[in-house]
Amino acid sequence: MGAKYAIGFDFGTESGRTLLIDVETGEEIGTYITHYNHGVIDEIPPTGKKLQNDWSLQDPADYMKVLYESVPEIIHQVQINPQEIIGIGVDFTSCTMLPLDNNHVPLCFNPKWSKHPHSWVKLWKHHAAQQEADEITHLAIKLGESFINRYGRKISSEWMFPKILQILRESPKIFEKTDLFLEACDWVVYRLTGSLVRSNATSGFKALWHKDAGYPDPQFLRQLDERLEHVADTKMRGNIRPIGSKAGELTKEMADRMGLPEGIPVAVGIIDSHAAVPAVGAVRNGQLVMTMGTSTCHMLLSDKKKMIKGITGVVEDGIIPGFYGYEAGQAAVGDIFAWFVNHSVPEYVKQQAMKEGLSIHKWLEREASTYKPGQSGLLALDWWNGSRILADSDLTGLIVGLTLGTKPEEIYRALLEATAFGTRKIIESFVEAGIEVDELFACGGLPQRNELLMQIYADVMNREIKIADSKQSSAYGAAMFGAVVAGKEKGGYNSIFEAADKIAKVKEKTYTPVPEHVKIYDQLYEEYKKLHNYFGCANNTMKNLKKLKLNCGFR
Ligand SMILES: Nc1ncnc2c1ncn2[C@@H]1O[C@H](COP(=O)(O)OP(=O)(O)O)[C@@H](O)[C@H]1O
Ligand SMILES: O=C(CO)[C@H](O)[C@H](O)COP(=O)(O)O
Repeated sequence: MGAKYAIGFDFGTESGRTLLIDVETGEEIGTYITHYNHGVIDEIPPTGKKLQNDWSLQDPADYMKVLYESVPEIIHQVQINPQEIIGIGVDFTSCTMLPLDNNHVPLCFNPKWSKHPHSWVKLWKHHAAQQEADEITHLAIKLGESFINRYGRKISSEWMFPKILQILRESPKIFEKTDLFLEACDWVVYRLTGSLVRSNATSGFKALWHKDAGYPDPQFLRQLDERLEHVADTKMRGNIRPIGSKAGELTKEMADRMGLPEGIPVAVGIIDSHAAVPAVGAVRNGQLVMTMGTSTCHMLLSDKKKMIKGITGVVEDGIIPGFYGYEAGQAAVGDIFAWFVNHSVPEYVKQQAMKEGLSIHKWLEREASTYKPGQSGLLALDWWNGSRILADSDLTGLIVGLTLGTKPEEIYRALLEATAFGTRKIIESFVEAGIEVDELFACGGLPQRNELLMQIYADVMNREIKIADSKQSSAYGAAMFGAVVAGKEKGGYNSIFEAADKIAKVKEKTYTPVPEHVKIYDQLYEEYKKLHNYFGCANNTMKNLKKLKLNCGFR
């Protein structure tokens, strides 16, 4: 059999990344980034009306552009025979959802509805349904609903039901005209295949669905709002299929538009950060993958089911079939470093970095690496965007130990360390709950960019850290799922386990803990925990400051 290829589509926040891989060797043959024409929409296109700050919408036409533009471009670049492409996988940000009409066409495509903001795609980071999310959390706790325990006892405003409830409350007409609310990942798969298949991953992590219990029951939904009583059977209907299975095959219409042969199998859609898990070969019990970028997502595979406070969620078969997939996270990581670089670096640092031809990050990293752990006398709390593990977005950042002699690079180092302590706290909460964490992997933009950061993580965790060997781990993982649904006879794989054994990729260089650093970081971590417990639970200064700020008219 000659070379065979698979395509992975990674639909991000600003662009879609398309990757073509050689299924047998894992070689990344071709890649293309399609920038969304409309990016993140903050005003309604036909009216130009400005949306409120916490709104984030998208245009589904941009997703189609990714499909139509990138595939012919890659095929042209690498000159392969499209007949040799045997499978397609799709990953997407989540919960990114949209309302569809009776013909499964996005409501926002209809000029009659497009001026209504609620007819557009709500991006994962649309945070305007916070009130609805809180309502769902409170009602579920009050009624003793067991589903809330799977989500660390807190429902996120990013998820499907808060978003639906917001639409219902603010635009009942759009709710009424919606035949289906669908995750964007499932809509793209539907457009590719013509099959309406929902992913068990997006349904499980973002739509409160469980493989035995289904969605929250109608009585619960009725108490939330009587118009929601039957929403699970009506507007949320659809065949929910497990990741790793085939959703359908490429239709003739789409094949023609993308320059591909008809009938290529397409995998059930997956969540973008989760797609990186098989890409690094994490397909076994106790393996934890950190996707480190602006924020960090921690994905852990386990054969044990535990309800853990402060995690984002646990879904059986939700990340890799056969395992309980746990997701936890830190709401800001790279964003904290970005804050420091953009708002707190003195002019001399900028000048010096420019003179040496370095980015400010690189300059600070170099200077910070001349310090030993503990040498700066600083300790920080990583709560610049709230704390996910304490499920409290009103908590804020903190640096202790500043003196007249403190240098910018010392603060930068304290911020890197703070995010490492935050990750250690997440790992410890898994371990304390009885879930083993045996092996750590890192992917995303940060591990490629900052060596000091990764060494600090290895030292703080006292564990070796393996680094993804692809700049496009999510697209790579999606392509692996494409190869799996193609199956062995067509040159693909029988399972994601087989694919991971053959073509998962980590760099040869790993980060290993330095024993002297570990000792000091153990001491610093004890102090971090004291600050965490005090400011997170015992002291309300952060909340009082926030209240004062709000009373003064700032958001
Ligand atoms: N050298 C660096 N060291 C630490 N952080 C960096 C460095 N370069 C960029 N960043 C931060 O990395 C983040 C972007 O990470 P990336 O993985 O590319 O993005 P995303 O999370 O959007 O996928 C930004 O918050 C940026 O401030
Ligand atoms: O909710 C998520 C995973 O459950 C992701 O954070 C969301 O999809 C956006 O991810 P990214 O910023 O890496 O594109």
